[in-house]
Amino acid sequence: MKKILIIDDDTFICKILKKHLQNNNYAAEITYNGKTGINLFQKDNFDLVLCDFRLPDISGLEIMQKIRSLKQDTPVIIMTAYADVRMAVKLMKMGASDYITKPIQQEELLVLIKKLVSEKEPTEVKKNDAQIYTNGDFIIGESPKIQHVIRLARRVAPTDMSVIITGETGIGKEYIARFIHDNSNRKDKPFIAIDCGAIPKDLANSELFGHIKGSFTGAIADKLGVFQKADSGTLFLDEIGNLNYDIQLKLLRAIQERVVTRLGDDKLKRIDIRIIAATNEDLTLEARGNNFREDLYHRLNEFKIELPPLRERPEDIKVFMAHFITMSNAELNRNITGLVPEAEAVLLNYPWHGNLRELKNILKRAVLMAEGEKIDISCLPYEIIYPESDSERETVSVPQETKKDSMLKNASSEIEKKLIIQTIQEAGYNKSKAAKILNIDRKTLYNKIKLYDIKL
Ligand SMILES: Nc1ncnc2c1ncn2[C@@H]1O[C@H](COP(=O)(O)OP(=O)(O)OP(=O)(O)O)[C@@H](O)[C@H]1O
Repeated sequence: MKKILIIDDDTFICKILKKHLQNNNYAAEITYNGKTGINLFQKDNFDLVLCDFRLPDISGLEIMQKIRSLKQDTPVIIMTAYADVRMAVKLMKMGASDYITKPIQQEELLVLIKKLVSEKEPTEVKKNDAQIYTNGDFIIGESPKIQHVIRLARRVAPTDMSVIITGETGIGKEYIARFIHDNSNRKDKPFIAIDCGAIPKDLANSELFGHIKGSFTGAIADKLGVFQKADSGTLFLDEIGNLNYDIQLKLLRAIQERVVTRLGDDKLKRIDIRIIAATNEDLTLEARGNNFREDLYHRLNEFKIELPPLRERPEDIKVFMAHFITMSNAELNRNITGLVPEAEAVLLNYPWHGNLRELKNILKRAVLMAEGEKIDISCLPYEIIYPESDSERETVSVPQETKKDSMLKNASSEIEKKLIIQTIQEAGYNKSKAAKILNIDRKTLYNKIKLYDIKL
């Protein structure tokens, strides 16, 4: 039975909603203030949170952000008075799943809950007669390389082995980590992802292991670290190579001894978590260069999964193109049916150094720009149509004797070139319009296009 947490200071509304949800086969729990709501959410597994926008202690926004940081994919519906609808829409942009205005129409609420909870329901994908459980928008490509990755991920999923996932940026390391979690015995427990590259160095200790109030300036309240938040579930440490040496040691101890201590606390807390780490660096090299602890590397590397770059598996580019167009259609309320053959050829030949993330962004932009039913070349940015070659991507080394003034000249020409390309694209490839925006005459624009060898 799906479980719903209701947070509202209006006791009457809470009771009515609880009864109504129970009558419709949902379990519901109520609380009248935000802090208790967050505590309950941390302790129990809720499938959805229904939260009032104005609460006496903390705002609906803070609650939503907290819930997002604890469990990214639990839907949150904001309940709001009609006058606050603009704010509710803003909250949706910031991560709320939906909003509903008061007085609440119970049937409307039920439809919304059903939609959000079933969207979250694991989708069963039949492949090779075996069942694979995936959450949300996860798809599997068709290339033999990705099929091999999925086979490895399924094999390791039900064990408690630590896994290292390697691969270029945007290739789907976090998605594979989530896939492993969803196919493990811990699937109903938290999956917590943390980007080690994004934590400021001086906060890493507290983010990972937590702290108690007053343990350092700025520690105004007790805080749980991700190790405790992920207790009994899976902790995904992204960009693991970015942790400093001292934290690496503490991490190693936590994994080996299965206990953590919060900053400023001397009590040991038992934890039961599975670690999945990801990196786009070669950690063996980092370990050799003493940048990464070798003992930690071996502890994490009980099982390794390497995700091959997208450009090495063209079959998958096709699958993901269709998938991202469908997703963008839904998101942007459009009805694009595909790509014209020339545009498809461009995407199949592009090197995709930003991998799936880059492909998704380009297609979302193209779906938005498309004027007809299909995406054509004019919907694609210049740099995708004319990609830099790999040798151009290498940093150009400036000879010692190069004078600073010519460097400056080159730099400003480069900026001018980029600005012209961007403006022409934004003007829908209409050069007269682009010249007007740039405040130059058409002839000057044509001269510059020639000078910079801009191909459009
Ligand atoms: N299997 C998949 N199915 C659907 N979409 C995917 C899949 N894998 C990746 N994506 C898309 O690509 C994006 C990037 O994936 P993800 O964040 O997992 O990459 P990453 O390798 O962890 O990136 P980084 O190196 O920057 O941390 C996701 O936001 C998602 O949109």
